[in-house]
Order: sequence, then structure tokens, then C-alpha cells
Amino acid sequence: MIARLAVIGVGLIGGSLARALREAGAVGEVVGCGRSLPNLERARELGVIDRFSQDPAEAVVGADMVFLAVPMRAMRGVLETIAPALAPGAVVTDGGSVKGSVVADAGAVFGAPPPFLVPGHPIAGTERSGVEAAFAELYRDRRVILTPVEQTAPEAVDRVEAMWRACGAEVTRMDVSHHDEVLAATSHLPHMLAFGLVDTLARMRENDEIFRYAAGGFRDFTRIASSSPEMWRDICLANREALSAMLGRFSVELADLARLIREEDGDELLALFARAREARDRYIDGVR
Ligand SMILES: NC(=O)C1=CN([C@@H]2O[C@H](COP(=O)(O)OP(=O)(O)OC[C@H]3O[C@@H](n4cnc5c(N)ncnc54)[C@H](O)[C@@H]3O)[C@@H](O)[C@H]2O)C=CC1
Ligand SMILES: O=C(O)C(=O)Cc1ccc(O)cc1
Repeated sequence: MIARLAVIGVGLIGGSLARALREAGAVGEVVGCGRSLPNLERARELGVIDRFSQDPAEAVVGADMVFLAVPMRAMRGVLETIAPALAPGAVVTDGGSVKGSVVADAGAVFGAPPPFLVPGHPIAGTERSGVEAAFAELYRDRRVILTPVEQTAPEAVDRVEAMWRACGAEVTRMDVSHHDEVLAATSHLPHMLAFGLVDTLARMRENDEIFRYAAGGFRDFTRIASSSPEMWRDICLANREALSAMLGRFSVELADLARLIREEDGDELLALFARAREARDRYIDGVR
């Protein structure tokens, strides 16, 4: 289906796509590109890629599909570098967590978002990074959101959709700004809460003792605070408007909660917790 795939950024997301497509027999050759030589050598050793180049322009030569899986802040530079080297008919897509910034980056590089660029986002991942963390099953039964814009060629979108389907994913389409608002709420805000909670506790003087007495709930809630700091700095800055709005909204909720506790309003606390539990149970039943 794909003759030559170029993966720019062979980490968790890029490496897992390469592994999944290989397992599905949906790709001929995989060319990797990244900044860390040991990571690229490891990727070749593991059979995730066939060969690599550290120059993105060289890596995309002759590729019919190009997947960008680099941190958000690196997207624009990569697009700039690969632009003159892309094969005619090549489709470019990405796995970045924010979509408005990718569309803006493409606009800045090409004058307008080009027809062959299909912005995308697999709603699947872990708190781990690098090719060692990549696995073929990551995208199985998970959602991938594509956010084509007016300029995007429908044939390019179809090819990217078929690629993700081959990995076992369910593909949906969404408007760019809606994507960024939804993900600010469901993914970016929870990561901020986990990082913020762990940082607050870590900075308390008696933190050694505090962490010793943390229960399972703390562990469950804070797993995502083990995620890559660079990746999350980039996501926050790339989605600053939607994320700031969500953080503002959540601050109001938190202040409200503090007030109910201070005022010993047990009835309202009970109502809030019951509402939240019901919503979470419905969500869990829905994904089961
Ligand atoms: N980790 C996760 O759970 C998810 C991450 N994403 C998005 O996927 C993208 C990649 O994330 P991961 O695979 O987790 O990160 P990762 O850290 O595992 O891999 C990123 C790779 O990009 C390479 N890289 C960095 N700057 C580069 C540049 N200028 N040129 C070429 N290569 C460069 C690094 O060497 C690294 O191998 C990010 O945009 C992230 O927002 C999307 C969904 C889930
Ligand atoms: O580790 C987890 O549970 C995640 O939520 C991973 C994740 C991180 C970033 C994304 O854009 C999508 C998924």
C-alpha cells in the first residue's frame, strides 16, 4: 500500500506507526530520520526502520508517504527542510498533539496549507518516549483524528485514512479549532493537573514523607506526569489559547470546591461527586 514511508522522528509515535504498518504488511521500505544517532541505530537494530538519514530532506527522497512525529516546536523547521525534496505525489501527514499550529506552520512555509498535507493526531500514547517504547499495537482500536482544511486534497486524506486503518485504528475527521479545544479539555488539561500536583507536593518541605504515604489513587492520577517535559512544553505553547481557557475554567471549579469544603456544604459536595462519578462511569462503559 505504501511503497516507501519516511518517518521524521522515530520515537514512540513514529516508531509505533512503522511497527504497525510492517506487521500489517502495508509498507515496503521505512526510512527514519531523527536527531539522536543512538536512537536511530537502535531503531534499525529493532527492525523498526530499514535505513536512516539525519537530514530530513534526504530521508523523504522517493517516499510516497511522509509521517512527521517530532515535538510540536520542530514541525515548522522540518516542513521547511523537506519542502524542496518531496517526490511528486507524496502525501505528508503528522501525529502532533495540536493541529492549529501545524496548519499555521504549513501556511508559513508554503504560503498556504498545501493539498498534500493531511494534519492528523492519533489519540493514543503512553508516558514513555523514544523508539524503545514503540509497539505495533499502540493504535489498535484507538481513535485517530484527521483535520483536513479547505486546501487539502480528498485523495490525500483517503490515503492517510487507509494507512491508519491498516494499523487497526478508527479514523474520524474534525475541524482544526474544534480538535484543539476538545484536546485541551480531555488531554492537555489533565496533563497540566498531573504535572502541577506532583510539582506542588515535590516542593513541600516534607515531600519525602508525603510520597512515602501516597496511595494507589495518587499513582493512577499522576502516571502522565512521567511524560516528556519537552514534548509537553511544546504542546502547551502550541495550544496556549485553548489550554489557557480550560485552565481558567478549571480554576473556577477548584475555587468552588474549596469554598464548599470551607463552608462545610456536604450536600453540594455530594451532588458534585455523584455527578462526576456518573459521568466517569458512563465514559468507561462507552469505551469498554
Ligand atoms: N507521546 C504520546 O503519547 C503522544 C505524542 N503525540 C505527538 O507525537 C509527536 C512525537 O511524540 P513522541 O513520539 O512521544 O516523542 P519521542 O520523544 O518519543 O520522539 C520524537 C522524536 O523526534 C526526534 N526529533 C526531535 N526534534 C527533531 C527535529 N528537529 N528533526 C528530526 N527529528 C527530531 C527526536 O530525536 C525523537 O526521536 C509529538 O508532536 C507529540 O505531541 C501524539 C499522540 C500521543
Ligand atoms: O499517556 C497517556 O495516557 C496519554 O494521554 C498519551 C497522549 C499524549 C499526548 C497525546 O496527544 C495523546 C495521548
